[in-house]
Amino acid sequence: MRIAAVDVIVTCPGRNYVIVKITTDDGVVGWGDATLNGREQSVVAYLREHVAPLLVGRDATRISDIWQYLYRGSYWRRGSVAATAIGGVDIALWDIAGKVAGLPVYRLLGGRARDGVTIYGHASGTDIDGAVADVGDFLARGYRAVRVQALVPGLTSNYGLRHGTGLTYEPAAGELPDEETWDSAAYLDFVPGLMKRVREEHGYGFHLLHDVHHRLSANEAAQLGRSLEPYRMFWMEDPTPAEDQAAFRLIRSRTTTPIAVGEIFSGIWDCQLLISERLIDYIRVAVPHAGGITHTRRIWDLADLYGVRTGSHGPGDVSPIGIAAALHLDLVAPNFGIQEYMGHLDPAGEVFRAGYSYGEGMLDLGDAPGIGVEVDEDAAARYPYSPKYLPVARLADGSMHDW
Ligand SMILES: O=C(O)[C@@H](O)[C@H](O)[C@H](O)CO
Ligand SMILES: [Mg+2]
Repeated sequence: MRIAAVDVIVTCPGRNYVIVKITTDDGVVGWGDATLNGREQSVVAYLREHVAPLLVGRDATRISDIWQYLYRGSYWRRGSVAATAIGGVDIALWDIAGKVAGLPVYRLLGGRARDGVTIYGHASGTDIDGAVADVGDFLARGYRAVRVQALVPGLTSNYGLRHGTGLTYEPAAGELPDEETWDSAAYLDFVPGLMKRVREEHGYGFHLLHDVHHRLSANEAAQLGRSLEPYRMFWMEDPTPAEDQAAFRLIRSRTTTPIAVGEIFSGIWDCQLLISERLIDYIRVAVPHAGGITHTRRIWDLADLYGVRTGSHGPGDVSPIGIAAALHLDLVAPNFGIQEYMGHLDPAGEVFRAGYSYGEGMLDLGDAPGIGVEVDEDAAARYPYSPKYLPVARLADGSMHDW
């Protein structure tokens, strides 16, 4: 079974997605997700110009070799653009493998280790009362885990505020990046009171999460972790810019609040120290951005060795194909922790026919062979690429800060 064609589709049903379509010489089609929010077209060029010509004619069953060929063979290793391009190809090849076998990918990976995948949703508010009420809405829908973010007093907007009333939202909205302001001191003063109110109103019978979005110094993160200890957080996410893995030694030594990191990592080397020194509790790599199923599985296996569990990144900028790829691994992994899920904007449902379903705070996959998500190419063509960027953040004096 040889690869006959590698095509790349870019579509914007509310936000941009990069879809890899691999067709074999006997007509089997596999779909992969190679979406990199705000840098989509660089992955498209990487795939079209440099990857597709290398793959045509290769044996589509040699998934592991193709991964190594694209990673080692490029000479220039690492980086999100390359990892996402390889990830998209890898997911598509697993889709083909499942379709040929007539089995869902999780059966090829060893079969179910659990009945379903526990997810967390994104609650938020423009003040504490609104955020507390929103957490209640998620609990009423059956969610067993909820992330909560709220507008920090004194700021006009900040990361993680959902617009509208649906479960989802898209923060990459501007044709150029919106500029937001940030104030770490105001944030550190505010967040403990938010979590206190959430626990007072809703109790401790669910998992409570919070995303710091890479904004604090290591010492500030330690302060935050300590101040949140009474509220028994499931995790505090991305407390500092995580290029500096060693900074987590300081955070870890000063707080017992669990730590989750890794949504912008592109491979195992980005988290080798974090995992092997047990500096984190959850590894958050996204399957498409960490080289696909083949490589994410290796990261998760390393994590299992050190008692680190999984918390796969699942925002709206991971397409339903990428979410489904994560769900296959989630069902199988011995060290599964939780899966992020914030759904997708309605038009995405016209492009992606996803086979996973929601019930009582969990997602589950059916028995569809392969990854279990099909793409309607006519619908995709109705939503052409449209430039969209995540915001950026500056301090009051105009300095750039992490968004
Ligand atoms: O944990 C999350 O879902 C976020 O950090 C988003 O992935 C990020 O803001 C890009 O949309
Ligand atoms: Mg995050």
